[in-house]
Amino acid sequence: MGSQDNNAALSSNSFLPHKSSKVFVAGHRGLVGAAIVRKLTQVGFTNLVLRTHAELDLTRQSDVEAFFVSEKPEFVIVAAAKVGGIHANNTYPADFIAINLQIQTNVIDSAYRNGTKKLLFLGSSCIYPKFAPQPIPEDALLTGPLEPTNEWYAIAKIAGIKMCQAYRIQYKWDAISGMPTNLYGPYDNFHPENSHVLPALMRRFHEAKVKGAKEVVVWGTGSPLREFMHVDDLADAVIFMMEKYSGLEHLNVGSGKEVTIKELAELMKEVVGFEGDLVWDSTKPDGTPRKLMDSSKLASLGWTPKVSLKDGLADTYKWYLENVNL
Ligand SMILES: NC(=O)C1=CN([C@@H]2O[C@H](COP(=O)(O)OP(=O)(O)OC[C@H]3O[C@@H](n4cnc5c(N)ncnc54)[C@H](OP(=O)(O)O)[C@@H]3O)[C@@H](O)[C@H]2O)C=CC1
Ligand SMILES: C[C@H]1O[C@H](OP(=O)(O)OP(=O)(O)OC[C@H]2O[C@@H](n3cnc4c(=O)[nH]c(N)nc43)[C@H](O)[C@@H]2O)[C@@H](O)[C@@H](O)C1=O
Repeated sequence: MGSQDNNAALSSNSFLPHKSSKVFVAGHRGLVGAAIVRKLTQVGFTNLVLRTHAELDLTRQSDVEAFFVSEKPEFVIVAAAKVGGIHANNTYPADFIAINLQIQTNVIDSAYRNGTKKLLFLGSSCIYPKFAPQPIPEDALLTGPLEPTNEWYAIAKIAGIKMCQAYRIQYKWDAISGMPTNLYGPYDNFHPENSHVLPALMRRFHEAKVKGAKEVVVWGTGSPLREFMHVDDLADAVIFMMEKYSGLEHLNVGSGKEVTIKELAELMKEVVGFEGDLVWDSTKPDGTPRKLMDSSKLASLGWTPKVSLKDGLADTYKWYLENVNL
């Protein structure tokens, strides 16, 4: 970022010592937002401001402005977004670009205008070019064409990063961005078509086991590689970044471990206890062949993930059995 890097110009907005500060977690009932609320509560924050989608539609600019004028949160974490897996991204491109641009633009601008001290925006590893070098460093952004199945979502997320950077540069405002890898855990979306691969397979294997089915259909060829991280690790990283990071560049947040979709399916089969066969539906898209992120910048600041994929899957399946499969 060269001469535009204004890190030094920013005063540090220390986060953790101020447990009674007002913190707005946008999207607190989703996979990520719920994990951030759990973590904030666990470390002692007492003044969280939360609104459901029904209470505050973040695509509505005047409602978002009125909320910020009245609540004036000191810290904001943007975990509200239109989110989905490869099928949803491919099927609803207008929703993925429009809703995400609206939510993030409204929240970032209103937060700045109403005195928020620090804001963290969450993007996704899909911002990088389809054939980025692996592991993908932060500076691979905007160096090549995007993966077509999620370019609409990726463009919105890139705009979010750039908006945080622009407000930093022009207003010396402490807006930062984190780019998580593929996440999973409690409160994930288990929709059969619109979810991400991990919750989709958990549900499909579970239902097949219960019905005594002989086979389960898995999309694509099984060869794409994905890096998965438990959402509790992401929540820990979010709080770490709120406390320690104040820079122009977005930071990758990954587990550093990748598996093929075939390996994930085999592991899921074992965790769920399904004993039938896997059948591959190669009419479904594979998406990007590989997207392992280089998260060494965050590691160099002192953060590392803790949850292994095997433990994370077992924990999530336990949650699924207790909460979804009623
Ligand atoms: N899941 C993943 O694998 C990854 C997620 N991320 C990022 O993390 C963030 C959160 O994702 P995740 O938790 O998985 O998504 P979820 O779909 O689980 O949660 C999103 C939340 O945003 C809320 N929301 C959506 N639209 C609106 C709106 N118009 N007004 C108010 N609230 C709204 C949803 O409420 P409701 O359900 O009621 O609409 C929901 O609570 C996103 O920015 C995403 O890009 C990044 C990388 C990977
Ligand atoms: C986080 C990230 O998530 C999305 O990208 P993605 O990583 O391609 O997401 P996915 O989890 O949906 O698929 C991963 C792989 O898994 C295969 N696959 C097998 N069987 C099922 C299946 O049953 N469902 C799904 N969804 N995929 C399946 C699928 O064919 C693909 O090869 C972005 O759109 C964007 O939202 C984003 O940023």
